Amino acid sequence: MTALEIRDLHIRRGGIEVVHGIDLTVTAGEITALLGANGAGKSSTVLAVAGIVRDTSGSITADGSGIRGLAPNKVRRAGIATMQEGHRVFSDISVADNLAIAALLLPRAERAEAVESMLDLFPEIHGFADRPAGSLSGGQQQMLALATALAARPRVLVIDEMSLGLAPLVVARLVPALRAVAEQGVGVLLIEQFTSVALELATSVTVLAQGLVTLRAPAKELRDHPERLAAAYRLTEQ
Ligand SMILES: Nc1ncnc2c1ncn2[C@@H]1O[C@H](COP(=O)(O)OP(=O)(O)OP(=O)(O)O)[C@@H](O)[C@H]1O
Repeated sequence: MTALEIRDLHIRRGGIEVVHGIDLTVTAGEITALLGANGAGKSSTVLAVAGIVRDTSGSITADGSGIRGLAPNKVRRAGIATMQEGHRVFSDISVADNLAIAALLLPRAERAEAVESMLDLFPEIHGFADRPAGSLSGGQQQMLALATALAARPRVLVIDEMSLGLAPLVVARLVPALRAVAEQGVGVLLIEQFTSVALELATSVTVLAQGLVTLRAPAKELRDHPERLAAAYRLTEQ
């Protein structure tokens, strides 16, 4: 089932078009990777989906309803959670309270269970539920950030540069959590500049270069033929 569908999306930043009509589909229960070099248009795409950059045309639909042009809180209510680069937790309050704040989007009767289910999904933070989030290690805080993005049970989770600035060991600990999230039926869009983690996790891959899609392929094919991926990163420069 298609969870998020982008069709012919154009994005302007500061009045200049930087994304020139891209198509992208995120399927429920699968991890899709959006890859590309610096400046390819990945973050602009995330910001447009999240409703933060709104000078756009084309269509963005979540479970069939149009969300392009909606304000960020409406996008969030339509079931799209985004985890941006450098996403932070509230360090002075407890881990459980960070999750409880994120769960406020849910009906009152479902909130406590949502907090519990996130603590169960992330065993590494379970034991620290009552501690201030700021006392957790960097990796655990990243896990809490992911848990807060998931606490309101989104249908789509968009993660911008999960591995940026994180130690490889921390990334390795986030990988099984993301797999579990997808197995629960969430459509995950993983945006990465570097490819190894994304290729390991994703089912399908879309590559952007200079605001255009230059390659769409199953991740397995690109694991076997990395030269195709490298060529797609450079495509529009040739
Ligand atoms: N606020 C802005 N105003 C004008 N142009 C911008 C703005 N932000 C980004 N751009 C331009 O938009 C293009 C796409 O940038 P974007 O950040 O989406 O790429 P990216 O693929 O996410 O790269 P990175 O990995 O470096 O974040 C670039 O040419 C960039 O210079």
